[in-house]
Amino acid sequence: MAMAYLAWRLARRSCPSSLQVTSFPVVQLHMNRTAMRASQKDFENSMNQVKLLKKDPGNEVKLKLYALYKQATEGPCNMPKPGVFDLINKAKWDAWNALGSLPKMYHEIMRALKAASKDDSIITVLTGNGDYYSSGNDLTNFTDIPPGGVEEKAKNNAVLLREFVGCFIDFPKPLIAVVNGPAVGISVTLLGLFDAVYASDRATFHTPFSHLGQSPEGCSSYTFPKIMSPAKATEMLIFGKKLTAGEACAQGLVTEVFPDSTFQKEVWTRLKAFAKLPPNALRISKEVIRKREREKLHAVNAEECNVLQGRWLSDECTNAVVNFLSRKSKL
Ligand SMILES: CCCC/C=C\CC(=O)SCCNC(=O)CCNC(=O)[C@H](O)C(C)(C)COP(=O)(O)OP(=O)(O)OC[C@H]1O[C@@H](n2cnc3c(N)ncnc32)[C@H](O)[C@@H]1OP(=O)(O)O
Repeated sequence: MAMAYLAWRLARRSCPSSLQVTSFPVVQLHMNRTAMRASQKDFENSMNQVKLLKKDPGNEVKLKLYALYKQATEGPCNMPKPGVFDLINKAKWDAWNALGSLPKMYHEIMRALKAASKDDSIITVLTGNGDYYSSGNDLTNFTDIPPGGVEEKAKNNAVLLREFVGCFIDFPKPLIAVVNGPAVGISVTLLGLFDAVYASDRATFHTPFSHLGQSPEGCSSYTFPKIMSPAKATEMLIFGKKLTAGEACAQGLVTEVFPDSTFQKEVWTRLKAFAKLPPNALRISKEVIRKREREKLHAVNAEECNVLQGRWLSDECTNAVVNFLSRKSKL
């Protein structure tokens, strides 16, 4: 099947908001592994280039490169903290640990999108694994304070979010969301950048940004008012109104709703038929439809990330996240 298939995995009991990539069928798993090897190789090449520099870039730069290398190849810091007298390993550990645990899930999806944009798949599908589509950003990621402090963490997250959303803006092939259940936060806002959104009648669409002291992202401040009218977008993005699948469809965010009992069968039958269409025609038509908006979308993305960076440092946001995690308030 010529489809790239990504799953927004939601393991309800452990960490429901993890936006992990699960790749299948087997052909896609293979393609993803190949792509990951390729990006690791690129990174190693770059590291070797650094060694050839005539002037030593200094310990700070070298530590940052080390940390980025470890994060890119192994994910968040997974080593026990070295003792205070083990100065070199402690400095390396600090640099790696400072990148936090948030990037991994976003990097995995970015890697999969980048691989899918270059391989011979025809269409790309994002779906959830389990009862939910996605619970959005993992709110526990806001709780740890890295050595660089909260300001640096907010800045790094804003850079990451901008790159992440940028991958969706630039994705060249038809991108389809199969929304199998409730969707929250960034998994909803990104839908405005998809080419088709199919939803089970069990799905709901919720963007509780104000409740969390945060602000819209995923270009939704621009796409949602265009898709569903400014007034309807305001209800969702500012007042946090949760939409049913039927409402989201009536407002243009969802392409079609299916009964949950037949959802998977009906949607995948349709997607398999799409994947038989001529790939160049699909890609070129998408380009014709999307290209006028691309520059604008990148500008919107940059502004949203900039605003969010400030929000993450606000008392409103900190209190809301603490409340959610301590279960005093439930959204
Ligand atoms: C680079 C940064 C980018 C930032 C970009 C995006 C911002 C966003 O995405 S904002 C949106 C964040 N998400 C949420 O606010 C969702 C919050 N969760 C819920 O509303 C509900 O939990 C949900 C509807 C998803 C599920 O409800 P239930 O079926 O009733 O389950 P529980 O509430 O009991 O949850 C089970 C378990 O999961 C934990 N959980 C749920 N969501 C999150 C989350 N987003 N982050 C971290 N943990 C989450 C919840 O606390 C429960 O944990 P335990 O109590 O330990 O079982």
